[in-house]
Formats: sequence, C-alpha cells, structure tokens
Amino acid sequence: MAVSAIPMEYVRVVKSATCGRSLVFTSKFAPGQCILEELPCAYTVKNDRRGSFCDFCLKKCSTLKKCSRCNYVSYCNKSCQIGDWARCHKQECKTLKKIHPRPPDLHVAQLLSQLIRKQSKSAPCTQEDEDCFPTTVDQLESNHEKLSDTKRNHFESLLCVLKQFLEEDVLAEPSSWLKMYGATLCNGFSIMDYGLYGLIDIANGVYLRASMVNHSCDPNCALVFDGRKLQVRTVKDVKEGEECTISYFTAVNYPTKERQAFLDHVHYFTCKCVKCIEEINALEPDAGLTEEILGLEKSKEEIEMQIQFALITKDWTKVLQKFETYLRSCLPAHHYLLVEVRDLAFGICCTIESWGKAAQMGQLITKPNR
Ligand SMILES: C[S@@+](CC[C@H](N)C(=O)[O-])C[C@H]1O[C@@H](n2cnc3c(N)ncnc32)[C@H](O)[C@@H]1O
Repeated sequence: MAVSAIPMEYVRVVKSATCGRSLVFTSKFAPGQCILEELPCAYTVKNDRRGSFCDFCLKKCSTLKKCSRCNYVSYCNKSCQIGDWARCHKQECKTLKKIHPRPPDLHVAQLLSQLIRKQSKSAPCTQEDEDCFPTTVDQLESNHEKLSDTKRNHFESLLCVLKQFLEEDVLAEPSSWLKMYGATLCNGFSIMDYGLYGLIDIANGVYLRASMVNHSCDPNCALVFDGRKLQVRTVKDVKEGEECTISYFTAVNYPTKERQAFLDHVHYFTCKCVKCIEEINALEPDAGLTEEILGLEKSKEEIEMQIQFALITKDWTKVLQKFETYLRSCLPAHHYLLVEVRDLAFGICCTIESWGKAAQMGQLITKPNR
C-alpha cells in the first residue's frame, strides 16, 4: 500500500531542551492539516479484536478467512494474506499453530518478535545526528532501565513465547530484548477504529517517524488512523518553529498532579509541557497527594496484569480482592482512578456472570454523574 504524498518537510526533527528529540513545524498550518503520514514498522491485532479485523490491512470485515495452517490469523482477501505472509506470517505461522494455550498477551510477544527480527536484519545504528528521523527501532527511546517490577515481570513472562517465535532466527542476545520491550512501551501506538460506541483500540503498532512526537497536555495535533495507516493532523492554528505535540492519553482534563503521576508511572517521564509547567508554578506545594496517586497508579498496573493472568488461571476472586485498595480509598467518588478501576471490576463481574456484583459496580461508576 502506498502512503500518499505528505512531504516529510512539513515537520523536522530537532533536539529539544527538555524532552529529547522533538518535531517542529516547518511552516504555519491551519487546523486539519495532515503533517505526517506513515505505515507501521511492526503491528499486531489485539487478542480481543481477533476475528473482526484483518491481520494485514486492519480493516473491519465480516467475511474474514482464517489461515488454514495456524487457524489463528485471518484476512479479508487473498491479497492481504499474501501481503502478511511476506510481512511476518511466514515466520510466525508454525509457532502460532504450536502454542497452546494461547496467552492473552500473545499479540505483545508477536509484536516484540517482529521488532527483534527486523532489528537483527538492520545494520547497527551508527548515526550520531539527533536531528534525523529514526530508521531503525534501536534509535527509539526505550526507558528500559526505569521499568517497574510489574513490567519487568511481564517481560519475563513473555520470554517463553518469544523464544518460540524466534527460535528459527539467528538473533542477538535475549539481554537486548528488554530494551526492545521498553521501546514498544515508550513508542507503541494503540491503533484505533470507530466502533459502535466510539473509538476502540484494535491493534498495537510501532511507527518510527511518529515516535518523534512528544506529549503535551494541551496538544496541537491528534492522531487519525485509516486501517494501519497513521496520520498526524493539526487540531489548531500552528506557527513555523512551534513544537508538534499529541496527547499520550485521553485524560488531559484531569488535574495537573494526576496527569503528572499518570505520565510518570505509565510513561516514565515527568511532563514538561507548557500547560504542566504553567499549572505547577501556580500550585501550592502538596507532595502527599502525588504520593498517594502514584501508589494507586502502581496497584492499578498490577491489577491490569493480574487480569491478564486471571484470564488463564480463572482466579477471579484474587483479582477482585485487589480492587479493595481502590474501593476503600479516600479519593473522591468521581476520581478517574476509581472510575477506571471500577470499570475493570465491572468487566470482570460480567465475565464471571456475577450479575449482582456487576450491577453494584455499575451503580458506583454512574453515581457521581447522577
Ligand atoms: C515517544 S518518545 C518521543 C520522542 C523522544 N523525545 C525521543 O527523543 O525519542 C517519548 C519520550 O519523549 C520524552 N517526552 C515526550 N513528551 C514529553 C513531555 N511532555 N515532557 C517531558 N518529556 C517528554 C520522554 O522522555 C518520553 O519517554
């Protein structure tokens, strides 16, 4: 698939004073302008979307046909099947057929194996310039030294499947794989599609050029997906030389400290966007609240991991017990962490068909809005 001609010169890479590399506009643009268009260097359909979206073009399709060998991936037509065979399925088909039971995070191991294989075929990066678009995954920021224990444990749990995906290739040491895992967390995009009730994430992808876009809590650009093709579009008037930014999360309207805690815990950086700097300067010092929120963010991450594993072990009681920390916390009822965690609990109650508890949870979620 050819990517249409959006000149790369609409933005250029510069070394920023506070956030590593960043993209700046080379001219002024009006809202809606597409300033970057790109196909992913690796991507996989998320496990829970499998069967509704083509594994190659990522378009929704009701007549997908499964690969007759692995009986796992599916395509909307022959041409997508051929495209995916050349892209990655030739190396993955045998392993996908072999792996049983298939873990809920199989797509994460798949994505990682695609990147490791790709990297092993690229010449090591010798480029010193920090003002060029990256051309290989090892040029992306990884933050792997900062990964939390939960994330490190998750990586360890992926290793067994990862080795099966990679056993037939001649590869670098597994010690370099953690760096690659960090790079997927730091630079991975959720590829979105319009579902019945709004946007849904259908796949995980890594885009080399779009990885240069930094976060702002008051962004001037947004991402638009068409299948696997990503576009970065302006959402306001921008000036020449201004930094191009997107939001890494949807909660940009949350209070400053909550946003900072979220980015610190999930993305491993302290946000230095203009909005945060201005708001922090205006805030009264109040370290306690951030500590509490960081603690809750941490246990939310653990809960999310345990949910993944409870899908295999079916140990739901243990997972529901974990929610107690949140449900008994002294945060206000409409606090985003409480709402997010109750939403997870609601999903679990529905999965185990505990309808009474699901109704209770649903009431707690909607109460602040009534
Ligand atoms: C997807 S990368 C963006 C490109 C990155 N600046 C680089 O040089 O590769 C995300 C990383 O950029 C930095 N970053 C992005 N937005 C930031 C912000 N608002 N404040 C501070 N650092 C930021 C953080 O180091 C983060 O881990």
